[in-house]
Amino acid sequence: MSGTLFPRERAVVADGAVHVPDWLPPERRRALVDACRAWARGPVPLRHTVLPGGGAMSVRTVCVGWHWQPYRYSRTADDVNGARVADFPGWLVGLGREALAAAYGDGPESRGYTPDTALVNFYDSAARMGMHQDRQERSPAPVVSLSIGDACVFRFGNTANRGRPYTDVELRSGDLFVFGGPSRLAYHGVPKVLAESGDPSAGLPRGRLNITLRETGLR
Ligand SMILES: O=C(O)CCC(=O)C(=O)O
Ligand SMILES: [Fe+2]
Repeated sequence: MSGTLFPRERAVVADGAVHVPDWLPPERRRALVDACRAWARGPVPLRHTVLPGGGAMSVRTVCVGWHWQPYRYSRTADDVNGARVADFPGWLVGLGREALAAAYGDGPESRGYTPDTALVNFYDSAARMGMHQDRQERSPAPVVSLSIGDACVFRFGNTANRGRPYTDVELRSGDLFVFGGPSRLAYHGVPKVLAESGDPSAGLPRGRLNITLRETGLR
């Protein structure tokens, strides 16, 4: 997906939901891929999260800072191997603040943003994520989402239900998407990964990596 005829522009998809194409330069993509590989090696491995109904998600996930399992956060990965998850690094707080400033402008909200959990999702070309809300956080702070590798269709909906109205946005390698404010609890999902559209220069020849940063509001 490197050949773009026209530069893609920052877009406000809904009130509080902003898409910033190509936000991460290639060297920062590579550094994030390296960090994600290290997190996937442990202390908790990438796993297909099992939902309460018994089905496993097609995406594989590893968490940093706080572990998410349906539908709560804990310090230990009780549904995987019981280990305490990796600490949330200071540089990732900085990246989150930069991301908010890029999406909303520099101000008190971006400077005070203190994400304390990251969900690292890896999608192969068949993986999907159903429409859901990110709602286990007690903090109303925005969610910062970074995408690397294969492009996907990201469906950004409304706060009332999983259906229409929604907007389909193509997220490509290096793109930033932030949702906060009136969009913080909007339903969203990934109906499709665009196979082999990836970014070998990021060290991810196939598949899609998505990292969401959140403030849990927990301590
Ligand atoms: O992969 C994405 O772009 C979205 C991930 C997501 O919504 C989540 O982890 O809650
Ligand atoms: Fe989500």
